[in-house]
Amino acid sequence: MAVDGVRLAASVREAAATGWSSAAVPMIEYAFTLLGMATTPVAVAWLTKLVIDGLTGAASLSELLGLAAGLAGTGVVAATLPHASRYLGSQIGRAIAATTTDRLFAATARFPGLRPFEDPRFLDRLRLAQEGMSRADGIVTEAFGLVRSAVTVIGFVGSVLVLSPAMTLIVLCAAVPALIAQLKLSRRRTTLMWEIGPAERRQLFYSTLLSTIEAAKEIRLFNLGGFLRGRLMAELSTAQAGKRRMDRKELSAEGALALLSAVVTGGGLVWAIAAARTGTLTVGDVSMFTVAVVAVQGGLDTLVNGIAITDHNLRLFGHYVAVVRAEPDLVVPTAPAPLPPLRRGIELRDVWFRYSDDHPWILRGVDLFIPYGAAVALVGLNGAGKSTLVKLLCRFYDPSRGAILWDGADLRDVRPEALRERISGVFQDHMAYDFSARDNVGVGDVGARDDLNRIRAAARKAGVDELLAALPRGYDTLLTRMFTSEEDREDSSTGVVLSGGQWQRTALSRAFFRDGRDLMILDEPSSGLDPEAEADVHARMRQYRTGQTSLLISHRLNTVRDADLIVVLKDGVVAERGSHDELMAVDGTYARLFRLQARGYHEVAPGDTAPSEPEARKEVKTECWTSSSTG
Ligand SMILES: Nc1ncnc2c1ncn2[C@@H]1O[C@H](COP(=O)(O)OP(=O)(O)OP(=O)(O)O)[C@@H](O)[C@H]1O
Repeated sequence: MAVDGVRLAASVREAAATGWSSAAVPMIEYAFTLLGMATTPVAVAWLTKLVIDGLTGAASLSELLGLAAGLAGTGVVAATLPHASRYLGSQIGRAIAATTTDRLFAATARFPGLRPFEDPRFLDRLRLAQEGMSRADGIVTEAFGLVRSAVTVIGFVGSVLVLSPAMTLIVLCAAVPALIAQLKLSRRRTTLMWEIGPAERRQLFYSTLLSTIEAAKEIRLFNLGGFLRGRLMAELSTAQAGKRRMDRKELSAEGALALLSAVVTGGGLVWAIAAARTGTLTVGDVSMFTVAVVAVQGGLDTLVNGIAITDHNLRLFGHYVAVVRAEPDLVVPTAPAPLPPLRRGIELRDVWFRYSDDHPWILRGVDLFIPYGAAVALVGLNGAGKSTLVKLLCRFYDPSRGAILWDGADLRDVRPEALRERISGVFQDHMAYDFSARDNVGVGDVGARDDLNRIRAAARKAGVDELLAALPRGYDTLLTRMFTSEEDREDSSTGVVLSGGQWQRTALSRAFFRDGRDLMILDEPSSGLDPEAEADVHARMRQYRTGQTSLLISHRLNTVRDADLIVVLKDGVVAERGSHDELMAVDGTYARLFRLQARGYHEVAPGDTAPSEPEARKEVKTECWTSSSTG
């Protein structure tokens, strides 16, 4: 409970600070309009009472006219202030939304590693944080609303108190159970959102699958529509069952509270009319009392509801606070070591790694030196850990044991951003951004993305410049049909869809555009290219990587044979290392895989039998790879 209170207090502080830093002036103006709105009903009630008493008593015409003018003036204020407050409330809401959106996504980008995005609990929290973020303006304006209701209630309670202290007590007591019940309900509502979070996230996943192009082909070919819709509906029904239970609880609690409020109001009215009959109250008092009881009931109801809504919003906002204040997922040094340009090389020293304590070891003591200026190729079977090793080199994770040293400096001691500034590359699962061609390449070096000449030079290296330049709007053509650009509003057909290989070349251009870096990582950069394009791209890459430290991962062993060093990863360790010729001479895993692939390329004429292993090896050298090695 204490922890709960501390968290709630932290959310209150954060919401207040966010509101103040985003919209201080509108908040002050808003406070004044609400103060006006809070006091006008009390003023109207008193003026009405005085007018009625004046009419039934012996007030002079000028007194009555004065009261009537006061009533009219208050009416004007009461009519205009709500509009001003709505306008100011929206202003505050927009300013707060801009601040919280910026902070939330700055926080998610600040995680140096990938782990949070693989943690379902974090993903649930992030979803609720986005929900909570959208409630931040509600918290601030609701807080003002609470003060306004409180002022109105105090004004009317004071008025009822003048007429009947006993009645005041009854009216106030009726509000206490309402407050307790509403607070309980709000907590239950927040807990429910957390409980049904996973179901709602899966629901979102299925609905995205069913409505986006990425899955549309398989869904149609495998006739998965019904299956996925069934799963979507099952998740929806789980979430709805929880919400239904909650609604029932709310219905019974709120029904009982409404009954209580009606009984108190009705009882009060009966008493006031009886008192007027006996002369204890005047007709004006009865009018005042009627208005005051309804206003106090309504005000308390608003107050109680407001407190409950704010409590609920604050709890959701707590998820936002938790995300923006989350510690980095990797230890970031407080006094980071400088990371000078690479001069000697990168050493993996007895590196062990597993994704978590529940996962198996992927790397089991890798020792590897990537010399400065050398082209190193990493090969191995599916799941051997090649991409994992790349992720460690970029410090998306830290090794579980051992260390990675950049010219002797442990990657853990340098700022992750400084490290990544020195690296370029293409990941196996590279991105295809729904941007223009220019931006798809340009984001490789965001600061230089206006330099079309450099962008085109990078695309030329990846052999895709001609294609991109020939698009309907050249490099400004959107590589998507999801959006239209401003210029293309009238003609959305100008957005284009690239083929897999064309996307791969575009991703490669992006990596080339990020030039002048110390390490180039190429994880399966040509897996989607046709043989001609592959040969062409590798010839360009060979040119490009001369004197550049690079790490190339490829299952097409013909593309790695001319690397300075070929490393075979197997069973979590480096099983073989050497040049192509050395590894072929060793006749180990690399040689076996190479021959296996080469045999697949060997053209068997009708009547020929498959070549024997030594023959195949000879053919590999003389025939099969000639196109790529000369290409
Ligand atoms: N984020 C992750 N969480 C848990 N396990 C993972 C994660 N990423 C990869 N793995 C596991 O780590 C192992 C190595 O995967 P990795 O992608 O590094 O292999 P690879 O050698 O690049 O394979 P491929 O040749 O198929 O691309 C696999 O068993 C995979 O299931």
